[in-house]
Amino acid sequence: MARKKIALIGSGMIGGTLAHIAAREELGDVVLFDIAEGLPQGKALDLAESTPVYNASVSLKGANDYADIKGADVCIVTAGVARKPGMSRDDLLGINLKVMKAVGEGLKANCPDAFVICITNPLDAMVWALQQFSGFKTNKVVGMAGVLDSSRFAYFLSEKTGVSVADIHAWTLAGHGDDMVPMVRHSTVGGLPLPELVKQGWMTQADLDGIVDRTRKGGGEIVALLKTGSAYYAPAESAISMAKAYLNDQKRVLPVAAWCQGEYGLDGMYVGVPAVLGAGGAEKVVEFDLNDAERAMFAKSVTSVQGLIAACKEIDGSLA
Ligand SMILES: NC(=O)C1=CN([C@@H]2O[C@H](COP(=O)(O)OP(=O)(O)OC[C@H]3O[C@@H](n4cnc5c(N)ncnc54)[C@H](O)[C@@H]3O)[C@@H](O)[C@H]2O)C=CC1
Ligand SMILES: O=C([O-])CC(=O)C(=O)O
Repeated sequence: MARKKIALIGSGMIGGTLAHIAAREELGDVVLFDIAEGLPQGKALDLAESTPVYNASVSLKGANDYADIKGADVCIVTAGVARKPGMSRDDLLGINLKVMKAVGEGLKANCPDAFVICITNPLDAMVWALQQFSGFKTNKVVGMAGVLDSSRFAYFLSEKTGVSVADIHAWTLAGHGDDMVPMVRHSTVGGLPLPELVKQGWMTQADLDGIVDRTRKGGGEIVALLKTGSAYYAPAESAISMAKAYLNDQKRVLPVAAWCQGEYGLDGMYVGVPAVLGAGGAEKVVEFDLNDAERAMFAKSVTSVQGLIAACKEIDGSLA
């Protein structure tokens, strides 16, 4: 069987990290694409020169021409701009929407059968725009945010309880913004739902509230520390777990920005929900039972995402 082809659209901090992990894990041959000349070629060559050290039998190529991604099986999109301190993710909408248009056209012309993972922010609106511009089936286009947000949630819980991250299952729902919904009742440490941990004295309610708040603001915490851009190691690992679920038909249930039509009462939009990822892409949305408070938080976040989609439609009339 021929090797799979992984196209990385955007070769900046996340794109380069994705290429590194994809090569080390021999997910397939990697094409790094970017509009900046020399950047994808330089990263591809540097990485290719590392493959003999760990014996990875894959090729890496840098490209400025979409023709080079022809036939890609998976495309991970990080093209665009990242925020700096003082900015919100939503401030990136205007500039990154134009980028999604160019990327959508490039994907449509060159790899119409690919599974597409969008990472570019503001995530839920950009994955929507990318699906619209590419015209791909909604199950083949997903957004990466929930794996990252829930990984942050799990890490903070591990730090607090001392329990291995391997025994923590944390979930977040809704849009990738500060009003995302960490699912306290559905997340577990060693099988115990978080409210039970508080009851048993593992942590106080105030500790748990602090962890929820830190999770919501996790992206901004890294931006404030780095000062020149945003997180890239955890986002890249998160997207790779999604690509592997597709490539290996793992049927993993991962929190992703998936198309909801009916699920969670939504009428055709992308938002963060758990979904089964396998060879069919996002094969099924998993519906958590939400109580009134959770439903209200979810609705608030959905309203923010809908506002961003309306803004996209205003900027680009072809989306209306
Ligand atoms: N969904 C999520 O959870 C996360 C999303 N992000 C977002 O991911 C995006 C990428 O982040 P980084 O890799 O750190 O940024 P970066 O600035 O390091 O890389 C972006 C790359 O995109 C390229 N680019 C710009 N316009 C392009 C176009 N039209 N076609 C192809 N390439 C183009 C740039 O030349 C640059 O190399 C940002 O929008 C950031 O906000 C970042 C972290 C987490
Ligand atoms: O915060 C940002 O701008 C990048 C991002 O989405 C994250 O790290 O969650």
